[in-house]
Amino acid sequence: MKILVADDISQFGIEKLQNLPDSQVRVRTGMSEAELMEEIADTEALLVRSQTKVTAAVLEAAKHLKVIGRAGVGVDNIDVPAATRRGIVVINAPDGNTISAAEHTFAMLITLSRHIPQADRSIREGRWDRKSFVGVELRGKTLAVLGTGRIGTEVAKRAKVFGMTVMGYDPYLTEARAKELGIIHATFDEAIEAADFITVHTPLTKETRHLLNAQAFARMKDGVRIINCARGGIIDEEALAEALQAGKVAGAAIDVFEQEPIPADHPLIALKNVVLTPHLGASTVEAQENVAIDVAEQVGYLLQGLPFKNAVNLPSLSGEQKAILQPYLALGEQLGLLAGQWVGGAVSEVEIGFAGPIAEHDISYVTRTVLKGWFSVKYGDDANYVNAPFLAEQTGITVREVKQPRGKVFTNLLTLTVKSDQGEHRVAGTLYNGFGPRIVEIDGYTVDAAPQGNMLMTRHVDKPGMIGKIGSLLGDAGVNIAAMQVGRRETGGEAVMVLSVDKAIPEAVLTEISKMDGIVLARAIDL
Ligand SMILES: NC(=O)c1ccc[n+]([C@@H]2O[C@H](COP(=O)([O-])OP(=O)(O)OC[C@H]3O[C@@H](n4cnc5c(N)ncnc54)[C@H](O)[C@@H]3O)[C@@H](O)[C@H]2O)c1
Ligand SMILES: O=C(O)CC[C@@H](O)C(=O)O
Repeated sequence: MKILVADDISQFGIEKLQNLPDSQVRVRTGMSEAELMEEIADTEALLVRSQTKVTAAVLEAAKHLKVIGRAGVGVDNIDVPAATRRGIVVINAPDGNTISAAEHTFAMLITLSRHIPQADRSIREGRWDRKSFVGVELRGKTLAVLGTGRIGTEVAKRAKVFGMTVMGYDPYLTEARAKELGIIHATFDEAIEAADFITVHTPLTKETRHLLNAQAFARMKDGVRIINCARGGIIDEEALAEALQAGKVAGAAIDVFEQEPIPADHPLIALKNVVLTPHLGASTVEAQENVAIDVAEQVGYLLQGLPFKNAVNLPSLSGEQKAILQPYLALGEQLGLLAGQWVGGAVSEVEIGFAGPIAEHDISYVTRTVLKGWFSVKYGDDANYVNAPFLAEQTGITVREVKQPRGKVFTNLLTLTVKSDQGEHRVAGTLYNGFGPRIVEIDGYTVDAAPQGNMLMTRHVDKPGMIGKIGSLLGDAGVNIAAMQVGRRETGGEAVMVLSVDKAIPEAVLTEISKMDGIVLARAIDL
């Protein structure tokens, strides 16, 4: 297993990677895009912090890459959509640097209120100036926290201890949660208009880019102070520089920038009422150990085929959800794999049905496993849970999920209906208590077959001699039949047969079966 560490990551994380079975860990930091493209060609796992840019071109060169581990929260240095298209899992370490980032924000808040760096500088320049650095107390002031996730919440808790009134704005903040935190649940306008200090703690997204811009600054109180320890770009830096120059904003403390490292002629550098740090929010011994260990652990689990968490391009399931859904994930993949081998022609639509109590759960992961099974028939290992929805989109297949609260015959039933230019096919499966997954329906015919190993599936005219002749052909080829299921609606009509066989059916034998009089469809299935 080739693992490349491209940024400065704590030795604790690197050791975890080195201790993985068969791992070869290379540490090479500070690479240009071209160097990274060369270095990554044979790599299965890449670990980065925020410095390395994992672009679409880098990913194009990464022919064997399975996972990108980000030792930290923000994944904006990684082209996640491009990784998803290529089936590469992106894992981050969301919790390990929360406290450090919150403490850095708080350090910035205090620094801003008491001019500490400016006063320090004046002493070093030989002055004893006590007049220029009169500060303001935090007690009794209002702090607007924009984004009350992990870090925003920790900042709010600390501000409360300092006697501040905290207003929180976040689309996911509920009234109850605000009450629990002792903060005011505010709209964006209410928060920015009332605040003496404003701190942003959102990710950088389309919605949050330039969240604080010239219009927002105009609505703020005169003398407001601004902090950004989240992501460069959430604040419009040009507009901030103008508001600082105009005296509208009394001070700003900024850790993160639209362009990092910031250019020497950046407008904020020349301003006295600004405190700048070079993206240090997560730079503590503790945070770096935490995130490196967390991400190395999850990347290690993934590489070993074990359950992992914190994938940003896969839906997350709680432990409880996982326990309930696990058998359906396996069944879904088997149904997809079976249908992928059974159905021919150009497919335009796939409908995945969930009937029974299972429909009440988040079944989007099951849908992914069905699609992964389906696409792995065509794309082999290049199809996975990460890129399966993208492959559907790319191949023009409409995917629909249909839920019914109650199953008619089975407590829980999973169905897969596929429409192609050759007609419609439907397979269905369920879980029998103690017997595991079963295929219970093929194209409207009831069967009861274990979905495993090599199988022969046929649709044929229900007439004497069919089954015997197929059995003889298989027998002559040395293929033993382990189990047989036949489903039919009426005598002499059409029937479906599912044979479990002990080895793969030779191509020539399958061709001969397909040509038999009365055979409508015959397929060798490998699950
Ligand atoms: N400076 C650093 O070194 C450093 C360290 C750690 C994290 N960070 C950054 O801090 C930010 C917050 O990290 P976190 O761990 O608290 O993330 P989080 O996901 O726990 O919280 C982000 C919050 O922002 C909210 N949000 C999203 N869009 C919003 C919008 N349009 N308006 C208001 N709220 C919105 C979300 O609902 C969420 O509650 C991220 O950008 C992360 O990359 C920076
Ligand atoms: O790697 C770093 O030090 C920055 C991390 C931080 O920006 C994050 O989003 O977790």
